[in-house]
Amino acid sequence: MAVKQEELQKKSEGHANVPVTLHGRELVPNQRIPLNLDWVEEVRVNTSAVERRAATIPARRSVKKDWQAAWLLRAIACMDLTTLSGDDSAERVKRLCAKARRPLQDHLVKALGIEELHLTTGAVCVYHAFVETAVKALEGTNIPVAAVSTGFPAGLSPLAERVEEIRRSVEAGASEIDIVITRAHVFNGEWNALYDEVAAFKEACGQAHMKAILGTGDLLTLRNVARASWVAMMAGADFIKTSTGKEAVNATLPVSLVMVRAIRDYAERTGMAVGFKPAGGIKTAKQALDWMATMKDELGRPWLEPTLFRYGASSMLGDIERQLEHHVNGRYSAAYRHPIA
Ligand SMILES: O=C[C@H](O)COP(=O)(O)O
Repeated sequence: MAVKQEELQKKSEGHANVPVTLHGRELVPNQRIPLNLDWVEEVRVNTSAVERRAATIPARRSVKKDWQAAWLLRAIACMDLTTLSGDDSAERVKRLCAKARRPLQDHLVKALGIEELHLTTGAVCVYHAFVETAVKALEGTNIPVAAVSTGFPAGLSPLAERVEEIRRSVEAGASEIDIVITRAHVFNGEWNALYDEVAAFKEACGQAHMKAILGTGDLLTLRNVARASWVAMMAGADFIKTSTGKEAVNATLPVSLVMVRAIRDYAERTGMAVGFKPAGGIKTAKQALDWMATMKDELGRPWLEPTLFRYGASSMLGDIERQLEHHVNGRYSAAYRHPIA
């Protein structure tokens, strides 16, 4: 198939230097503000309306052809390419970093005509033990290393140890830290404790960007998801993230709708922009498009940039490559040809 290469390159380019706006108002990056318990108590979620709306997202006509290819390239740029397994090794992390540097095979980059994009993933996400390996393997690139921290995935080790773990990961070179909250603070309504915990984590991050994982599959109700989102944002989270990938239920569209609407309402109230990271169980190119459509509909174009949107995914890249291969030559390649991610 003939690819309109210049067009595709143009469609795929980001808006990295364009100011972040919502309804025409320019926003600034988030920073901690005092806990406002009225805002937390005021939160209401109409669960059946959210579920109905979420169900319409995958059913809608998706973007097609060059536009679809461009969105999938954007999905790669917004991906935290992740390995978080008990059998992780330095070799696996090095292979993952090589993939992050060059997420698409050369023949695809050439056929798509996107050499000038210098496409990479948004970050590489690993356990603390592999931060140094990843930093070294990504030398000479701008790809950040994200570390899952604070007793990931349960977050139940002593607070001082969790804070120390963040410091160690930052010292080792992680510029992004994915923290996990104490879920019991949410279902017990301990909002002050949750706020203090997230604020302490943020302080330990220093200049590193902090993504607050809510573990939404553990939070029982969508209202709890919304209230936890508000508290994490007031405590200074740069991103809010759905899941660790280890809960029984991970990223879903209803949970994501609730979180991105909390981000929108928070931005309207405070003038500050918080990013969003759905993570866990997102495996297909079609899912990537569903989430991008959600971001664009609910928050607008600025939330399709890696500065404000990331997927946490260990296995989605392979399916995106297969879809792009189909876009280029009309055939799907076998999954075994995309062994990494
Ligand atoms: O934060 C990232 C998640 O752990 C990735 O989950 P996944 O392995 O289901 O893609």
